[in-house]
Amino acid sequence: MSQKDNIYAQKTHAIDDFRFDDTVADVFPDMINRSVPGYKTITHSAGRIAQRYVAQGDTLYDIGCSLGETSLSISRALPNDFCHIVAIDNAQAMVERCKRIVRQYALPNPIDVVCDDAQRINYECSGLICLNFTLQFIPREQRASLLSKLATALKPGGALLLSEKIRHPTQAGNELLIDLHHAFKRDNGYSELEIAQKRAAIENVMKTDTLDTHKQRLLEAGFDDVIVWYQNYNFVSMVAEKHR
Ligand SMILES: C[S@@+](CC[C@H](N)C(=O)[O-])C[C@H]1O[C@@H](n2cnc3c(N)ncnc32)[C@H](O)[C@@H]1O
Ligand SMILES: O=C(O)C(=O)C[C@]1(C(=O)O)C=C[C@@H](O)C=C1
Repeated sequence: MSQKDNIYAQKTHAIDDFRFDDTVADVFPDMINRSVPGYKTITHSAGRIAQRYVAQGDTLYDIGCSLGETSLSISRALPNDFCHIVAIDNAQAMVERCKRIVRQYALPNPIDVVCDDAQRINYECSGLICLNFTLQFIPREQRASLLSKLATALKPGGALLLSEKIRHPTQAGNELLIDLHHAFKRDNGYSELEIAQKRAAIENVMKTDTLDTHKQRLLEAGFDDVIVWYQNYNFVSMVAEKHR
């Protein structure tokens, strides 16, 4: 059962950089549902998207799986014994809990939970790879090489599901999206102090790119088409297809 996220409720003088530690992992479902507009729609749709791109016998990857929400959705959306899902996260706190969660269910398709860095995995030939709000935490200078590695691992006809918080290229437009997102957080019970302190905590560790930067980088990495299938304020989800 997820606890309520009140990590930033008390005034703190020196805000530490945000980390996916035990404190965050304990409240993660509550935090992400109250912080990311459309999170449930996106994780649910991951299953629908998998139905389109995954073939029998495929290995799928869920990179930055946290507590496994995306992997669980995909496992349940596909026929029994159809595919094998590898869920990867480099935060021990997430991996421990994710393994426990996955063990609770009799799943139609198995999920292996692995504690490792996205950059260190030898990706096997795959039909679908998910980066659901993970690329934004990977240093900017490493993003292109990871995406090239993933494009190489995907089969022709396969796809990458990439969800990200984005930055709008104009200052006024960006402020509009940020204000709307903060109103969403306020409506979900976060105080001004919580919103401000969380913003300060993620500032140095979560670097957002514009949608154009994402599209350009995906095309340069070897993807053939980038389809934005969902946007809610500054949160976007794309399917990047590999055709050849
Ligand atoms: C916002 S959460 C992702 C949420 C999750 N995909 C979901 O759908 O519920 C970002 C996750 O990425 C993981 N992460 C960040 N950098 C990583 C890396 N280099 N390799 C693997 N996992 C990483 C974090 O530990 C964290 O659990
Ligand atoms: O932008 C914010 O305020 C967020 O809280 C976003 C975000 C994310 O996009 O991953 C950041 C960290 C947490 O994992 C949950 C949500």
